[in-house]
Amino acid sequence: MDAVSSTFQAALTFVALSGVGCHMIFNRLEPRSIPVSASFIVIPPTILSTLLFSHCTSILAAIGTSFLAYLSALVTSVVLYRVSPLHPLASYPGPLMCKITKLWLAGIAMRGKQHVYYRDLHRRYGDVVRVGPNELSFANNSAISSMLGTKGMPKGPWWDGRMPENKKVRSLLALRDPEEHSRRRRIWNRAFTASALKEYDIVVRKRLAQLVEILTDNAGKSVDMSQWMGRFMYDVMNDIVFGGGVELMRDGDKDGLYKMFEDFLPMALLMSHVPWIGELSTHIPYFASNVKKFRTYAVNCAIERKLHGSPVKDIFYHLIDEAGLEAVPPSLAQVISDSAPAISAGAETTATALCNLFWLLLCNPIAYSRLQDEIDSASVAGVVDGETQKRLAYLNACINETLRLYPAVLSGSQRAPRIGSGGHTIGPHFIPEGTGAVVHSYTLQRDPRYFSPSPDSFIPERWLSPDEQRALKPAVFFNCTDEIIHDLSAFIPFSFGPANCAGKTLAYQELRMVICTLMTRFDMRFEEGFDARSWDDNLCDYFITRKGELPIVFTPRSL
Ligand code: HEM
Repeated sequence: MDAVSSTFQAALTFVALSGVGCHMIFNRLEPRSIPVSASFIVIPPTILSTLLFSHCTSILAAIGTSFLAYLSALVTSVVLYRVSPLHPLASYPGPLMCKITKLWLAGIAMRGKQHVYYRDLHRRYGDVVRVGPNELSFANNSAISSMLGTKGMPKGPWWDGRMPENKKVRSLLALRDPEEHSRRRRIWNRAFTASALKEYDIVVRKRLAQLVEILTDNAGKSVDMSQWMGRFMYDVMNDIVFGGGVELMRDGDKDGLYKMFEDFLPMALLMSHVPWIGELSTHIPYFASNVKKFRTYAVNCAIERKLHGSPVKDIFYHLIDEAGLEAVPPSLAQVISDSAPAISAGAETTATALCNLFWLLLCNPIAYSRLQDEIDSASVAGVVDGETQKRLAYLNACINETLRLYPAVLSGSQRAPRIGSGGHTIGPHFIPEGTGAVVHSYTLQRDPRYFSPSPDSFIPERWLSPDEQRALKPAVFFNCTDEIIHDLSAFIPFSFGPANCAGKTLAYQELRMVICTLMTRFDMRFEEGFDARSWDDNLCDYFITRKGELPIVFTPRSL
């Protein structure tokens, strides 16, 4: 080898080693800021290319060669480290591609079927699976309390990417600091006291009357329940959160609001899985424009509401502390940060649960007629009052069975050890700092260890007491030789612990009211020729579930 080529090789090796050095620095400091990360990637190979000038035909060729050597070494070093025994999650099983890059799971998630992918991974690898380079999924009930409970972990880096624009003031959903979260959650909880729920009850009844009128006008025709439930819940949540302002049922989606929201879901999920993409979106004007538009819309609603007030005590009333109960009232910026999540957390989740429930009932005629009988026998002049609804065992069983099979947040909400905590322990498993973790509700709630027999089947009767079960004809689980298991510790559709769903009571109240009203007023059937299996095929897990069409024919019943 001549002297020239050996100095060239030495220079190239130096550039490549700098790439490995860059990985080490990244690994230690984990810079999240795009400008800092970009400078680590761009500045060293640009400067080091000067070492190659004399060996290349042009400056451009030297820069290109330097970048190639630097980035190849950087990527190789990252990949080797992630699959090596040196990685802190090396002992956890999982697919090779998941260990190498989060982009793999993000790609699967964008296609909408991450819940099924996680379930298959758990079937293959067991209760704890490494689903990303620095991410674990758990599918056993013993992980719930230690991950999500009061001594559990705060929210994970997922939320940094999902809501990157709210760096200083974060929405409750995305708050990773547990002290700040519990302070804000205390205010949120005031929006769901018994007296607050009574106010919302009036709103829901009014909107339901409007929905009934629309369905009556369309009697005998096929209507897409998925669209109508979405519009209905959207109007309801706008009324409940901001005291009104949106009329999707009356005017249709003329401003493309609902479409904007639906389109925003896959991009928001990508940004959650790969937080630097979320961070990047804040620097690129047209990137993730649906996400930005939807948030801008919600921010405007909050500002309007603040300026003009509301005739009812809506959620905003409690969040902005119009009653003056807080020594230091929440800032407008804080309340604004909660506006978009308040609508999306409440509207789409409940609409999805309702659609899933009616789909499951229509696929299971015995369950449908049992529920119909129960509601009919409780109704007085076509109305079942709220207190009676709470006591209807079969109604509540149908709701819970739906939420068991299809929790509206199919893949759970991420947690991570607190920064500086040194890590967290879940049973025999150590979760190092910097690791995200979920309890995968979709897998957990269909596990035969917790719900048996037939964990994948819609059997509302499993929620009834043994006496209630025996009284049914045909009896359920009669002559069943399998052990009957109904372990509520594995039922977490509203999550668990101090950051569980703040709107759980409201959600149950809305679900009961809508089901009772629609079932007293209408008979329902699928549109002729509808392939019922397509509903499940079209459900997409974008953290919030996105649904396909649900064509149903409503026929008014005589009261
Ligand atoms: C069937 C309906 C619903 C389901 C299945 C559901 C489920 C969930 C889940 C799984 C979470 C994540 C909790 C976590 O991070 O561990 C959540 C959070 C939340 N939900 Fe719901 N939700 C529903 C309806 C509602 C409604 C009607 C509201 C009313 C505004 C609401 C408000 C919230 C809020 C504010 C949070 C954030 C809680 C926190 O971080 O402290 N949800 N929900």
